[in-house]
Amino acid sequence: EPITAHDVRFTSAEPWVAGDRSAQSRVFIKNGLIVNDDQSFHADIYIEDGVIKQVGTNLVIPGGARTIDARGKFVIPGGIDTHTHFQMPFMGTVSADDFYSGTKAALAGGTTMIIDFVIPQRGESLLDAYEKWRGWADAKVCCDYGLHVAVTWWGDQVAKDMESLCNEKGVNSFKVFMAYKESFMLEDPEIYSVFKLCKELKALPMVHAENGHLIEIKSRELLHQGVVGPEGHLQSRPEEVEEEATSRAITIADQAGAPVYVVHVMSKSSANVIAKARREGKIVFGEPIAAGLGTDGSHHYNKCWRHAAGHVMAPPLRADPTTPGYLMDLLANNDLQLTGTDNCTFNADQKAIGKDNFTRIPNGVNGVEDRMSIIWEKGVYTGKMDPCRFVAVTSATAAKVFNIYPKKGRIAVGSDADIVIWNGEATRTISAKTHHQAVDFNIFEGLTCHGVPEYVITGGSIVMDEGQLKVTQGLGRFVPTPVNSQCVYGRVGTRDKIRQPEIVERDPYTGPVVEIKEED
Ligand SMILES: C[C@@H](CNC(N)=O)C(=O)O
Ligand SMILES: [Zn+2]
Ligand SMILES: [Zn+2]
Ligand SMILES: [Zn+2]
Repeated sequence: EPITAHDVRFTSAEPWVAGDRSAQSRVFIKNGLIVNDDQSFHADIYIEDGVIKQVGTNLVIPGGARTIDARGKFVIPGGIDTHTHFQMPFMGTVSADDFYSGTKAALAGGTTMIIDFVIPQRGESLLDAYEKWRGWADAKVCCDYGLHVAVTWWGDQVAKDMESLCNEKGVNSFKVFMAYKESFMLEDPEIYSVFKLCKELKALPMVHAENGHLIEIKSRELLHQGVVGPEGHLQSRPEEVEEEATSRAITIADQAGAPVYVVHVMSKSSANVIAKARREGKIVFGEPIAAGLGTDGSHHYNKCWRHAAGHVMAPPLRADPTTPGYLMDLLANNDLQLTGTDNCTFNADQKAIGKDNFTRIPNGVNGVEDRMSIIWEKGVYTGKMDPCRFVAVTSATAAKVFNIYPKKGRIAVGSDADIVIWNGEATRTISAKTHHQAVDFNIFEGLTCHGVPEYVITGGSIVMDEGQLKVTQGLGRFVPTPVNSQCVYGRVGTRDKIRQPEIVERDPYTGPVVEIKEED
């Protein structure tokens, strides 16, 4: 019987876990419109010990509760950001937002859980890398978090470590890179092996889909032709370099009998490849990110080097200005399923490592604070999706895919009290001058969005109160993500039975056979 998230209790022996949350204050949220991914309804909520204890009307609750009047507001499950890189050692530096500033910014934007990536160096034990990331995160996170693990090299030890990570460390997802040839990239046969093992472990294979060989060749050509600025980054990785790798990854996974999750889907053409594969019945998930939904790649041509370099990430933001709207359309109709941010931020002096050579600009942009407002503004306020779909793509589907639903991603009795009181009509203007992130640049600078959190509750603690943020470092906990997610693996077993290899019984060939000539 697959274990569910409810069964996986995190027993903390680590000294750094924040104090016992069972002393949480009692909270009573009344008069709001509760929005889950499948329905919305008017009801009140009672929270105690970090858990939702009652949902309904005319509730009888104990005294001493803090009451929040959510009249006229949406009451939604806290956002889950499936894709962050806090304090990630990368391209000669370390990303500027760490697990404190990153999770603080997440809460400021209405996200109450992030899933970050353990990225081992080539040859480094995956287990050692996991413990390193745990040590960084547990002491600093202000909200709950999970971990994916990148597979940046392949061998028997890697396979053993992947099994241990699934069985003992609460990991159920592994990312392979088809780009970053110099550091993380695997070749197709290795990718097949990783996907096949993921399938046996009932873990989710994830992929960074770009053709790393073509990127290396095109980059060298461009530099040789004197293109050294950030515009070279975009030209070295055109859409078809992402599209081809997306198609190849889906084929490799399907041949391995495995599902596959394509991270940071940045282009119309790769989104179409995913949509087509899903229509053909393949088990594929597509993750667009705040950056690709909220802005475009024209900024690579900005005359200000810092501005252009501030938009450098991989796969690149696309110059086609219809891309954000197109990705949002596919997200609205479930051709794409859920969203992250790939938040991997670098200050001007860090981006400047590549001031004379675009291949050395650390790749990555912000998003963790603005994802929910961007999707509300560009998705809900445009009439492309309704509030239930908004909850699906910002929270519920992530919880289902990573097998922590309904502990996370739903407002229901027994679920964690990760709740946001959301004002769908209020607006805020995004700026690096006012954001809570540590980075000195914001790719959404000046953008005014409808959709603002007024209260944010994480693990039962009110960390945003009438718009005022008051987070606690170390309050967040590591959330184990169990293997065998129903929405990922629910149909794989049956397919295996149907897809058995065929053997034809036939009489042996008895005719002449030519002499084999040794190669001279
Ligand atoms: C290295 C990491 C973040 N950087 C990026 N996407 O540009 C990733 O590729 O997801
Ligand atoms: Zn990536
Ligand atoms: Zn500038
Ligand atoms: Zn990433």
